[in-house]
Amino acid sequence: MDIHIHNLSKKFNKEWIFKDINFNFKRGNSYSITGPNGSGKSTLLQIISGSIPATKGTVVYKSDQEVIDPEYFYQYQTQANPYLELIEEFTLPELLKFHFTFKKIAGNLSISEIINRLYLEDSKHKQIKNFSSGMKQRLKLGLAFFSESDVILLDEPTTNLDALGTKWYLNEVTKLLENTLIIISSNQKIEYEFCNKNIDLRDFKD
Ligand SMILES: Nc1ncnc2c1ncn2[C@@H]1O[C@H](COP(=O)(O)OP(=O)(O)OP(=O)(O)O)[C@@H](O)[C@H]1O
Repeated sequence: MDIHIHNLSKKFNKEWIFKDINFNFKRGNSYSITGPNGSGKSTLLQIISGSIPATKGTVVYKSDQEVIDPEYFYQYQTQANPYLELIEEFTLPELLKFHFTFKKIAGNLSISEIINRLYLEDSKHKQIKNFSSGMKQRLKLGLAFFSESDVILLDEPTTNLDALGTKWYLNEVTKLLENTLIIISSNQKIEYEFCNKNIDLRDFKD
């Protein structure tokens, strides 16, 4: 999967957040989107994911040189971000089973293997609402990492993770680099320093 963005611009109310971004995201690469607070990192990621529209410009998704209808891009992507809602009434196995009715599990893992890989076996009988914020974040990342997917979009991926959780994140995300297009919006160098390309949104300020 490649993603081509052309003259992409976003305005909220009367303020241009960024203007005329031209950039190609290519499979097998990992990209960080950086810039100061309020520069539009999350906004750009949400436009790429198709969650919000651009004010101007286009996003074109291509799989094996074929253009994908933006309506179907959701089938190719997974996301982990602060605004993603988990279904809090579910226990962990219930949530995983529900999620994986919509997405294929990567690498033939079973639900219990995924729970082990998340280091959440001790909490599998708790409802998600009783998870700590770091456990919820690990779960969000795991839903993205263990789903078969061409593109992974991560917004502030180490939010609420402790040092061990950050190490776990780095270990899991770097296993996916070869076959997946990874785009990370971030202020924390540790969570994106393995990326081989960068967009700095200071270059696209009005
Ligand atoms: N729905 C919205 N309506 C109006 N303004 C918005 C909306 N969403 C974001 N903004 C504004 O757009 C700008 C960019 O926000 P965004 O969250 O994309 O920045 P960011 O670079 O991710 O910031 P941070 O580093 O603080 O997470 C900010 O000025 C924000 O107030």
